[in-house]
Amino acid sequence: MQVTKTSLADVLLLTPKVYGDERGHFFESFNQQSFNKLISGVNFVQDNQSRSAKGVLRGLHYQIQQAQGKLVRVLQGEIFDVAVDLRRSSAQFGQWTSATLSANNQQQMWIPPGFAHGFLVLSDTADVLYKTTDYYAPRFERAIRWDDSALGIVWPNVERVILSEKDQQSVAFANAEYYD
Ligand SMILES: Cc1cn([C@H]2C[C@H](O)[C@@H](COP(=O)(O)OP(=O)(O)O[C@H]3O[C@@H](C)C(=O)[C@@H](O)[C@H]3O)O2)c(=O)[nH]c1=O
Repeated sequence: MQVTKTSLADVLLLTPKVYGDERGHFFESFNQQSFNKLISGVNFVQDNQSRSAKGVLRGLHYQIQQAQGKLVRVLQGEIFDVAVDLRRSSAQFGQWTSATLSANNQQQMWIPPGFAHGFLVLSDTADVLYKTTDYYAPRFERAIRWDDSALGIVWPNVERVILSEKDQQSVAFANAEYYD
């Protein structure tokens, strides 16, 4: 597994070693031992999978309690994946980073607890799978506006951005709840 740093110190891009042969390919999409050598003390408890059409933007989501670390990958298609540091104590508070994750590049983004997460679908459809370090807790769910100019996230151009009703009600970064 190759580990690449991103512009946020605690967000990592992981590229598994892919073994190709005449049958197709094989790779370990997750290995707890290798992962814990990289990031100790992390235990994943839930796997989430979503399918979305081109232009769907899910985010920017986080849980203010039961904060979830997320290991994100794409089974089919391509997404622009984004993490925003919401830890007030962090030197990078309010900063964002991104990576294009796809079924072709097999890259995974590790986003620790304390960050908001969102993605935009660039392919006709995308199946996204992510492991989380804590359970879903709807009462602690929060969402920040994806296009808040205070964050200044540079999203790729798509014809039309499609948001859930919930994400249409999301709040500005300035009015959001943060982590300590
Ligand atoms: C997130 C989640 C949703 N649900 C349900 C609630 C709802 O009826 C339906 C769809 O939920 P949402 O609209 O919140 O799904 P979605 O907008 O895909 O939410 C997800 O977005 C990405 C970016 C994340 O990082 C995730 O943590 C999560 O917030 O699924 C669960 O049962 N368990 C879960 O863990």
